[in-house]
Amino acid sequence: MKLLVDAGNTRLKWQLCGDRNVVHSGFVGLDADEPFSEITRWSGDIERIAVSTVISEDKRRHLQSRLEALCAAPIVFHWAESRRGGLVNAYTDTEKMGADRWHAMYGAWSAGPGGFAVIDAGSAITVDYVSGSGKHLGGYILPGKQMMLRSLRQDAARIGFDTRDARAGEPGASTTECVQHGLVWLWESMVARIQADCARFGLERTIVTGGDAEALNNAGLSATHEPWLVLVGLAAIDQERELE
Ligand SMILES: Nc1ncnc2c1ncn2[C@@H]1O[C@H](COP(=O)(O)OP(=O)(O)O)[C@@H](O)[C@H]1O
Ligand SMILES: CC(C)(COP(=O)(O)O)[C@@H](O)C(=O)NCCC(=O)O
Ligand SMILES: [K+]
Repeated sequence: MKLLVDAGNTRLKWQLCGDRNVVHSGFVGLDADEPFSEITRWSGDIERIAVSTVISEDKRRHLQSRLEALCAAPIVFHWAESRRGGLVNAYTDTEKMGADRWHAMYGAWSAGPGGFAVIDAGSAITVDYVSGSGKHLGGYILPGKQMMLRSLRQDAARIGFDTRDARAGEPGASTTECVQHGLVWLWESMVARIQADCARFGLERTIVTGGDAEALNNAGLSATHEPWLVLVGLAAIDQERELE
């Protein structure tokens, strides 16, 4: 079996894959003591480990040591690339691009024809646009939901609010409503801009992934929700690299 790992700044997402299908999957907090405790029962069957990560080098080394403790299988880290299979990265310095963005784009590119927007609502929110010919038009990086709420709590003395999730972007009449509706209001504005950009660039598909994907869809994005998109792209690339 192959173990696929997507290590973002908040959570580790993993899948154990047989020849044709995903056998087990899960996610765990990035800083969990034993992030792979759920997987140890299958460690003897793991023949290869492929990783997509955006975490710090210290955390990457710790992740590698946790994987080495799990099993003896080779561990391959995959990073953003300048091109693959007709997909061409807009970045000239691809080393600076988060691996998750490239793998999510490749997952969407491999899924079918037509230009697309891919949104990853994670610790940060990333938006990337790819034309029907596979040209990455570029993208955006914005603070994620918890980052925005945390900055309000930490950097403003008199803002105390509940963590209740709002679904409306109506004007708020309390601190909690102003904060929670403000988040939805911002997302509704972002959604409207993404939809206008898709019309402008002729992008037929919109795909969303990440822990806040459903919340973004509730704010009107109405995109195809692919929770494992990064790992779909990582799996395809790792398989191609194995055969190279
Ligand atoms: N069980 C969960 N644990 C942590 N964050 C979660 C969870 N469920 C949803 N989220 C939301 O998902 C976001 C993190 O998404 P995720 O895709 O895991 O991030 P990353 O890829 O950056 O690690 C957080 O901002 C949070 O709002
Ligand atoms: C923007 C990101 C932090 C998103 O990662 P995540 O929210 O999944 O932790 C990650 O893609 C990243 O570290 N990018 C590097 C900068 C860039 O892509 O230009
Ligand atoms: K991510």
